Amino acid sequence: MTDRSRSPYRPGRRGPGSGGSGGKGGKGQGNDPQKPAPSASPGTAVRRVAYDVLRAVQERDAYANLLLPAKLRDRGLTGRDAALATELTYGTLRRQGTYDAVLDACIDRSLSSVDAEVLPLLRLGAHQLLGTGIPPHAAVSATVNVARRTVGQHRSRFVNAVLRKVGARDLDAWLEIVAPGADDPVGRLAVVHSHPRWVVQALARALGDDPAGGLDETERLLAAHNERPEVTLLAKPGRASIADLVNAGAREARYSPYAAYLPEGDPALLTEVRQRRVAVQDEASQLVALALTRVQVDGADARWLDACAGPGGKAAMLAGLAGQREARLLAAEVQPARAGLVAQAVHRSVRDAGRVVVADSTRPAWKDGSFDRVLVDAPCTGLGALRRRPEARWRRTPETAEELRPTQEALLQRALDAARPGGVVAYVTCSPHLPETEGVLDAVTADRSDAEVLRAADYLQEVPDVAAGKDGRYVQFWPHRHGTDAMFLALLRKRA
Ligand SMILES: C[S@@+](CC[C@H](N)C(=O)[O-])C[C@H]1O[C@@H](n2cnc3c(N)ncnc32)[C@H](O)[C@@H]1O
Repeated sequence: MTDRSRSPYRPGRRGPGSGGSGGKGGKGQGNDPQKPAPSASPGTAVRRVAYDVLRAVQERDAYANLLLPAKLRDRGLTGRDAALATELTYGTLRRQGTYDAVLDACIDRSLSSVDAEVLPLLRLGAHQLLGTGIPPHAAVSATVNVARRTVGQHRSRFVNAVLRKVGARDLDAWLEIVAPGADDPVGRLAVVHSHPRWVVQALARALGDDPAGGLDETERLLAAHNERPEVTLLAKPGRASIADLVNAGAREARYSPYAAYLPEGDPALLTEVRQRRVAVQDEASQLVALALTRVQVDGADARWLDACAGPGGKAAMLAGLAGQREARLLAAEVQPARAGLVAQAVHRSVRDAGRVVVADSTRPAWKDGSFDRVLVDAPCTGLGALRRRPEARWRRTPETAEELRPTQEALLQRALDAARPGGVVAYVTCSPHLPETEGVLDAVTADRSDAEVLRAADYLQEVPDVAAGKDGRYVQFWPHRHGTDAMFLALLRKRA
């Protein structure tokens, strides 16, 4: 991908900054790779947290959104320091593809041969230099200080040398050098907007964007993935109101009558969240669950099933809505620990309408035809939530989608079996990737004369521009159009 011949800096270990003192921090601050030195400055401590999280994400598939808050607590970082550590961590993960292309042009060997513990330091430094307003000398010296403490004096010199090369140009100038040209539009978007090439291709296909036409909409989507999303709150039906959310500092959401956006602050600190009357949940996740409850069913409407409930975001909403209609929700989840989270999420729902079972919904314990409404929120690649889980784009592969496909199809088949004649099934993914959305629907409905596909957008008329697929029969949310995750929804009626 990188055109090495166009790089202004050819290898040479003795390029600008090589062999330097390692920045302003000077020498002799210790080489212990485990312990942060007690005298670490706030700037170094902030970067050390970011580095530790980046390394854990890379080496043991840790989740940044779970590990970072724990590290901030452990190191006693709050306020502006915590905000900076968060920005550095997420920013580096989001822009990793771009920074890797730049770094590749700055070193005289393949980036993949750089030591695993050194690479996150280079990326972290590149982010400060190219993606923030941090003055270059501060970015380099603080990162080299962390390098001394974690990977030792010798390798910190390498970090210093590479970062000085990176800092010699701004991002636009680097992109002119390292991004492919107009003859490779997919490759160009992959480098400029930091996504794996296959993800760019998959998203362009899902959008129906034509590579020959410039991939304009794909580019807007990729750019949206690199923006920090606002926190969206759910007022659990019957347990909290939008007024409660507004009083807590949030502002009413565009589409969902249960949602509000929290512009700043830690949602975990809100009283309503601690009382579990309010939860953090993307607006599109709320709307796809709401759409299922809006379909008219003739006859009984008393038994609802959430076949893939963990960790319980949609179950909490459905249990509240079920309770308000004197219906009951059975929330099934195959992983016991996640079923425990579902139990917490539905606890004290209206009329105590939610029940949780640990169950494999591809081999259900319930009888066919038992439910009036069924939700299948299938395990998927999560390519629709890249704003919130920036590392996911580097973990998923086309094979991940293929591996999930049999489970997705089996879950939808069994959901159709579980619905009673006249009942309704919602198939949902937090991914717009066609093999796990329309591909699953095509495969399952081809063999099922008892399944009628409904026009899902008819049940979400307040949301513009969501109809997708053949004849616009499905719903596809998009971050750049709706400010939500890219949730997919299909609604199917079980024929009587
Ligand atoms: C996309 S998540 C569901 C998110 C959830 N509906 C929410 O809104 O919080 C998919 C869930 O399905 C669960 N799962 C995967 N295979 C399953 C199966 N065969 N039976 C039941 N649950 C399954 C996963 O463990 C995971 O918790």
